[in-house]
Amino acid sequence: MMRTPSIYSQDDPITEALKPPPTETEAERIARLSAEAEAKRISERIDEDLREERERLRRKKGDVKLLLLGQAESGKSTLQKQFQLMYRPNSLDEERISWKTVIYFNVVHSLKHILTTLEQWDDVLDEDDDSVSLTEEKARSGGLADQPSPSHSLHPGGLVNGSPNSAADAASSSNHSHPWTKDSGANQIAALRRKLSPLVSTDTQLADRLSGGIAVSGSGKGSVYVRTGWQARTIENALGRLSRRSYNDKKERQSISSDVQVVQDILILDVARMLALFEADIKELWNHPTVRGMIAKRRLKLDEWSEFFLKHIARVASPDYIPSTDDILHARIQTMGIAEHIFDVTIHGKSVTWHLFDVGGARGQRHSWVPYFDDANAIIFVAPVSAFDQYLEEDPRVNRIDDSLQLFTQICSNALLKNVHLVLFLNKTDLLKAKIDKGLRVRKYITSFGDRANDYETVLNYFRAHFLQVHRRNNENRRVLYTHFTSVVDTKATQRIIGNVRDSIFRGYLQSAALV
Ligand SMILES: Nc1nc2c(ncn2[C@@H]2O[C@H](COP(=O)(O)OP(=O)(O)OP(=O)(O)O)[C@@H](O)[C@H]2O)c(=O)[nH]1
Ligand SMILES: [Mg+2]
Repeated sequence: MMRTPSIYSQDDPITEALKPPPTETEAERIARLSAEAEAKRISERIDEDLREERERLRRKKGDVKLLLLGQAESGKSTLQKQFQLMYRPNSLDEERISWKTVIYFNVVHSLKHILTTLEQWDDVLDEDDDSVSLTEEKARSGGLADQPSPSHSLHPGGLVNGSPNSAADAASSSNHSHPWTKDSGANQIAALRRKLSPLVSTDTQLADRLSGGIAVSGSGKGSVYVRTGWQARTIENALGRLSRRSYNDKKERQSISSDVQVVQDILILDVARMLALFEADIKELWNHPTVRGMIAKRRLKLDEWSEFFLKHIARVASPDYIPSTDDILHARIQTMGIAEHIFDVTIHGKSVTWHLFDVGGARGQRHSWVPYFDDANAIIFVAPVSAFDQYLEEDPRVNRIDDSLQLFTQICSNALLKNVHLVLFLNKTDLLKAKIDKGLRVRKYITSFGDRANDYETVLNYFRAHFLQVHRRNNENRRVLYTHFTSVVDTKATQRIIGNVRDSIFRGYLQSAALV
């Protein structure tokens, strides 16, 4: 959603930031204008695609309608990208540049999160770094990342019953004979904080660029929600502001060549410049013993995408960075409402149009799913099994596995969905394995896990058993549940599974077609 130009007064900081530098040379000006023209061309092409898609929406009969459901951060949009890669690979190429904004935002936001958390702990830490004097109350009101919650067994099956204790966690994993004194460490962090502050302060502008200025309440991590079509709008948001300034001159426009590949958005150029400039500092912060220690003690919890991009910062910070497909699969942006994606899927020489509905999974978004239930043919329910030590952003008292089970219960028992082909993805198995390998104990978070062996296979099968039980208890129609262990960032494995799901949906589709 673009704002009207009038909102941008002369002293608007964004307008100010987007102004070309007064020292811009003629060559730079031509390059900028040509880039703007390219941006406009891409934006128009994406618009055209959207128009075509809307057109095709009207011819729905006989199409397959597949819903991707599951809690926030479960991997629905990532799975959608895998469908897109498989059935419309070019469309992902066209979006590639807009993902750069998302990835920059992911990096900047992660840095901000690290620095804020360090600051909060600094305020509450004892002299002795290893003794934790925080009460849970204080930790939570301090807004620390992903604080564990008191124990609640919310699911009727009573899976989740444990109260994790980050302080105990912390104490058990502390192992420090620091080669630096606390003071010098603090000074280093303070210096890094100062240096990185201009970069970190672009957080809000990047968020605004992605959302078009829409703030959604309840996005506690300060993450950004986007609606369908955001890729085009991200470019427009940059371009719209630029064009009011420079597209008025016809002569300039005519001199623009159209072969510039990269959209040169000044905010993005600015962030890119700072990332390149501060690459070493970002690495220093990321590898700093204080940060390492806080992560080991689980005082600082980073999301998987934060870790991914900070690990790859050398590549991301390079001046000519273009997101790889793997980067796009790891990028994180919350879905708002329902995003529809259309693919032509061919099987046995017959082409069928598939409509994939990628929904927003946060609690505040779930009400918008229902209108899509009555003519859905299939559902892929995505449940992240790595989330056993995490709590809902929307309600920090609720364990995320518990929430998934509750949600799955609602889906299995919903009357509108009783004939829908049902597929379950137990997702993020790679992260589950990493957590188990790191020594995280499931029992600490889920007491009903009891004395079972804390190994990957046992844990995975334990979670699967709970989902199967939910299905069995809510299965009057005796429908089949197709279950897959997945890591949807793994392209090869996921595409094989998608092929599998496609075949099973088609079998159901052909059967029901035969009945007509
Ligand atoms: N390592 C790993 N990361 C994953 C996996 N699945 C998803 N992710 C990451 O988890 C984050 C969240 O995934 P999304 O696909 O955006 O989640 P979503 O279900 O669409 O979330 P909402 O739109 O908020 O409902 C992204 O950064 C993904 O890259 C997985 O199997 N393994
Ligand atoms: Mg999503």
